[in-house]
Order: sequence, then C-alpha cells, then structure tokens
Amino acid sequence: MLLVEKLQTRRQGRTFEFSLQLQPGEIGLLLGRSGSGKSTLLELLAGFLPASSGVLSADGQNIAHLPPAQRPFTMLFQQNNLFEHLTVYQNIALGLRPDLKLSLQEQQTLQLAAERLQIADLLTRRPGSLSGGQQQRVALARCLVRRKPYLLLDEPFSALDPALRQEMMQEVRQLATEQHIGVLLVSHQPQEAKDQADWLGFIDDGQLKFTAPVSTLQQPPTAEFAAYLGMSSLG
Ligand SMILES: Nc1ncnc2c1ncn2[C@@H]1O[C@H](COP(=O)(O)OP(=O)(O)OP(=O)(O)O)[C@@H](O)[C@H]1O
Repeated sequence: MLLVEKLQTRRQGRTFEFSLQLQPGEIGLLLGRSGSGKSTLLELLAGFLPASSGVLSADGQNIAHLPPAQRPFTMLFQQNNLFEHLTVYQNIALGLRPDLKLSLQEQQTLQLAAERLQIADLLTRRPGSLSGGQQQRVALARCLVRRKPYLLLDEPFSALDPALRQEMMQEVRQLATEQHIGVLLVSHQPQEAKDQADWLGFIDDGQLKFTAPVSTLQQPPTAEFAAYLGMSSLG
C-alpha cells in the first residue's frame, strides 16, 4: 500500500500538503481546478520535487529519501513521452535497459507487453508515424515493462478523442486489476474516468481536500467540489 501523510512541499511561495492511501490494484482519480496542485502531487511522489516534511511509504518502506529511479513509480505524461529518433521497440526497451541491450528474457517481456497493448505490429516504426492513441499505447507499454507497483498518470489521454480515451481507460483498468498496479490518475474528465476509478480525490488550493467513492460525483460532499463540477448547489 502507498501511504502519504502530510507530505509537504513549497512552490512559488505556496505550501502544498497531501495525505492519501492507495492499495495495489486500485485506481484513484485526482480532480481539481487548473493550478490546484494535481501535477505537483505526482511530481512530489515521483521524487522530481523535494518534500520538506511528512511521510511517504510504499508497502511499509520509507521511500521519501530515495532518488526518482529507485522509487516504486512509473509516470506517464500528457505528451512527449517518446523519443522521436528511436523506434517503438527501442522506446519500450528503454524501460528495461538504458543501453537498449536486452537479454532474451527481456526481449520476450517487451514482446508480451507490445502484444498486450496491441502494438506488436508497430515495433519497427518511429513515433512520428503513429496516431496519438498508438503513441500513448507505446508509452504505456514502456511503463508496463518497468514492472513498478505504482503508476502515476498525468492527464495521459486528454489529447485523444472521447472513444479512444475511454478505450485507454479500460486498458488501464485491466492492467491495474490483472497486475495489481496502484494507479493515481490526474484527469479533467470526471464523468469518463469515473467509470474505471475506485475512488476520487478533490485537490483544492494545494491540498487533497477529501477522497471518496466515485458515487460521490452525484452528491458532492463540499460546495467547492460541487462548484468544480459545475453544479450550482449541493444535493
Ligand atoms: N515547474 C514548476 N516550477 C515552479 N512552479 C510550478 C511548476 N509547475 C507548476 N508550478 C506551480 O505550482 C502550482 C500548482 O501547479 P500544478 O501544475 O500542480 O497544478 P495542476 O492542478 O496540475 O494544474 P493543471 O490542471 O493546469 O495541470 C501552480 O501555481 C503552478 O504555477
């Protein structure tokens, strides 16, 4: 389990403080206004941003002091996840070995991930010749071969059309369930993403104000959350 307790950082004179728990196989959907701190939370967990205080542990181990590469996270961004000069195969292989020299077993792992994400016929292509959806599948395949227990997704599908976005969310749901990966997903699409999430969290003014089951979308627990959803009043 991922445990975050009063994990703090400062950015541009503002204090950010987050507390949450994420179980293996669980998808937590992070919602909130632009600038509220959603990406800041993911960067803090991944170790791209130093924490000034608080607790960050994974499966009972304190991981707050570890450099990003040693933390149990893999992160997927909205775009620019791939290297344009490398083939799809090489882009995925980077998740296994920075020098791209894969053992036979690693080659098999890569092949399985590519088949799992239906991109096995694209391995010799370069990202520039792929659609946005195919590119994000490649990036997801690289996350998969890294075999990290937690996946941090920062609006990874927001540039895709609605049907494709839904398809990718189903893919993430299956991966989370089958491989017991804990997923934190930042999204601006509450209605679509909620179909696949286990809980939602509302970030406002640098804090995770609450986490709750997705059914809460129909009856927002706070006026701020209702306003974010575009509802004029509670109930
Ligand atoms: N690289 C950075 N360096 C300094 N400040 C940053 C950086 N990235 C974001 N910030 C600031 O941190 C605050 C929170 O930004 P953050 O990106 O976490 O918001 P967000 O909720 O993810 O927004 P959005 O939905 O627009 O992506 C903002 O005030 C922003 O200006």
